[in-house]
Amino acid sequence: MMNGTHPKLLEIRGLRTYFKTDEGILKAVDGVDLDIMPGTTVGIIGESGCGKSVTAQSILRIVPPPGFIAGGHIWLHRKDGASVDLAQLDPKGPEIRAIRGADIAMIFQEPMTSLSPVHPIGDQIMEAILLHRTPDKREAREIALDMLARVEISNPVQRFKEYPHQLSGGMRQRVMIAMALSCNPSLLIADEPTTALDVTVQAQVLELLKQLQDEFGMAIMYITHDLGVIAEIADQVNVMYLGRVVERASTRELFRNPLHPYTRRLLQSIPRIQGQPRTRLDAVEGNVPIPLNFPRQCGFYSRCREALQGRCDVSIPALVNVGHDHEVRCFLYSEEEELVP
Ligand SMILES: Nc1ncnc2c1ncn2[C@@H]1O[C@H](COP(=O)(O)OP(=O)(O)OP(=O)(O)O)[C@@H](O)[C@H]1O
Repeated sequence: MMNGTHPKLLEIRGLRTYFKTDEGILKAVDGVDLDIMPGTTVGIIGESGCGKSVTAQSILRIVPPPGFIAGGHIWLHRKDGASVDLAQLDPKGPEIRAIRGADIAMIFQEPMTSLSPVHPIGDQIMEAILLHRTPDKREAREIALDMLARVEISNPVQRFKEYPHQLSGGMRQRVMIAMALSCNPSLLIADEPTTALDVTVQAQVLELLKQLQDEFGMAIMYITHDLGVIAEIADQVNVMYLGRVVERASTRELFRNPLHPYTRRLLQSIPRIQGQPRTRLDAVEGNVPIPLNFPRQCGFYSRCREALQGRCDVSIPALVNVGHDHEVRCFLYSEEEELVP
């Protein structure tokens, strides 16, 4: 599917997002390249602290202070053919405000991040529609009711008047999805939206997202630490570690042929016993280091069982295509080094 004149929807190049701290510069995202094609689902996976959320926040320019974009580009190729570098926009300016919610919407683990407890849910969905889609209140109400029905909320007219606390967790997620999709965005960023839900409701919400994607045609950037969820929903997976993408492939290829030692350990951490809850990714022993005054070496070196002394501890591997549209950042597969500025 083509998106206007450009085949890509989002094109991230060399993104660096840093936080100024008392101890120095924390490099949360340190050179991420990522493409999202229209209508596809791109998964981002990695343990807590790998930079998944900060990547998403960078796209929408909602990185909290003292965070800032230190370098790189985030090209959004819009439906009208115009391209805009989100990294260059004023985070408080009118351009990014017009893009948030309209071109790019985001859903979170906790629906109350985007829902207000003091307003009926119908009014909240309507507000987004009035802001981005139509000034006509009657039409906005119709769209809001239609969206509630599409996310399979029964009796939308009654629910319209209810407050978030009157709904179950799964229902609140559906309302947040309705709100996010009410302006027909070309990209939906989903940051762990099903993590807090029980397994059955989680499966229903994933099913709903897939169904809505077929209907609305939006691309989805799905952030999670749950490999089972990624297998379920993503076309392509990006494995992140310490602010960088360390492996990228189609979901099928990644699960069949994981190459990076980190990815292989993540895959081993899924229990094989049916019916048991999936473990979190912290099943890989050790922790993600804090990217503060980090030495020039592979980020995974300290936890890697296959590290090459004198190689992985003194230089950073580049992300290299090793065939089958499969990229990996590891000296076990390529000698190529990352040329860090
Ligand atoms: N507001 C902030 N101030 C300072 N450092 C931050 C801030 N937000 C994130 N970081 C740091 O940036 C790095 C990346 O964090 P990020 O939240 O993107 O990780 P993540 O992979 O999304 O993890 P999680 O699954 O826990 O959200 C971490 O080292 C984290 O401590």
